Amino acid sequence: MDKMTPLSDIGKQTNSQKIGVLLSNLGTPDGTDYWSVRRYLAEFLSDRRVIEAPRLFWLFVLNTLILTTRPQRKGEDYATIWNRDRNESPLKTITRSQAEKLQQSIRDGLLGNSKSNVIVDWGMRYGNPSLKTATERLVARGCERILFVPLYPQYSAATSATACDKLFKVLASMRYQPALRVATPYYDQDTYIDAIAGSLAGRLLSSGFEPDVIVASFHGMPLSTYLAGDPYYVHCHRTADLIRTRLGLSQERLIVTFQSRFGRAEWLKPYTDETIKALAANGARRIAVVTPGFSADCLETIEEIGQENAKYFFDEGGDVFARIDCLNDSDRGMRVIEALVQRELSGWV
Ligand SMILES: C=CC1=C(C)c2cc3[nH]c(cc4nc(cc5[nH]c(cc1n2)c(C)c5CCC(=O)O)C(CCC(=O)O)=C4C)c(C)c3C=C
Ligand SMILES: [Fe+2]
Ligand SMILES: [Fe+2]
Repeated sequence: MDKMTPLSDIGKQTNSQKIGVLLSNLGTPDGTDYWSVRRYLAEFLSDRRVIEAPRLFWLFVLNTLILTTRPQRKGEDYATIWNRDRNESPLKTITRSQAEKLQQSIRDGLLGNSKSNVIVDWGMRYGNPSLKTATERLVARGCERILFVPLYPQYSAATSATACDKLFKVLASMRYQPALRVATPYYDQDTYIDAIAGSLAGRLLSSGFEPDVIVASFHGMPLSTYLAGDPYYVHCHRTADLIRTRLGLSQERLIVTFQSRFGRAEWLKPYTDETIKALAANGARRIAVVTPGFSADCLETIEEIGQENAKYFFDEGGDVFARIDCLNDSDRGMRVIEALVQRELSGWV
């Protein structure tokens, strides 16, 4: 009896109508040094949703082969894209800005008169700021309902599902859980297709060149995940079909490829690097590369596409390589997130 909350305090626990919107992306290391990258890769690559290989075998390979060498090499890659003003990776800077801009739009009336009831925060699946910290912050600010928005347009178990797993685990430790909604993937939503098509057309117009081919490069996944029923491959192709239709492009003019292959197993094909080399070798001189599967620029877009793959293209004789920025926190990008949040909050605001 002694430990019960005094009646005068009960209102403090129960009178809130506040709603949290929790934006989430994949995550990124805290620094470019060996140990920061190692900590990040260890967490990421120990996730069974990401690596589906037999456990003991994989943990052996991870600890003996991968975590001994990859952190140094990837740390050097991260250093080439690092945001030195803030001492963080671009993925973090952009995700924070998306959250701040969304909060501002809500203050400006995006959700009608729910201006002060909706609190936006952000958290990463791996590394910092964690989903745990962000969720606890929202709850501490009185949110009894949370809309979770994994910023992956196309669903995959290795991204969307594992983000949910993590959040559910956070809630599993709470006595008084907030009610939870999870935003759907948005690979075929009009605002998203318009935004990608608009950013592509805008960039090509402003740089005044006609690419021989436009490459839509999505992050890869092991082929086995597709065969096991993961909808990611189909979602990527649906997105590309809709962009083609929106821009009146043929199948040959806008092609789909998959990047960032990891390990020796077969991944979704065609591979971005091989395709880009072959395009140049077969006479393409000007290409544009768009990365619609990434809601924010990161190592995989800025370094892998903008540096590594651009070099492959030039080495094979290509002349112009235009990497189209992700939607990021641009007006177009914010419209996509705003439309998603507006739709998913219906009935709550
Ligand atoms: C090893 C398996 C991996 C799968 C499967 C995978 C799927 C996947 N990843 C993204 C988005 C991002 N991945 C990023 C980096 C990254 N991805 C993997 C591995 C897999 N990804 C690794 C090991 C890394 C780290 C870098 C490296 O060591 O190569 C990032 C960038 C993070 C950053 O800090 O900038 C993003 C974003 C998607 C969308 C996806 C499946 C659909
Ligand atoms: Fe990845
Ligand atoms: Fe990569």
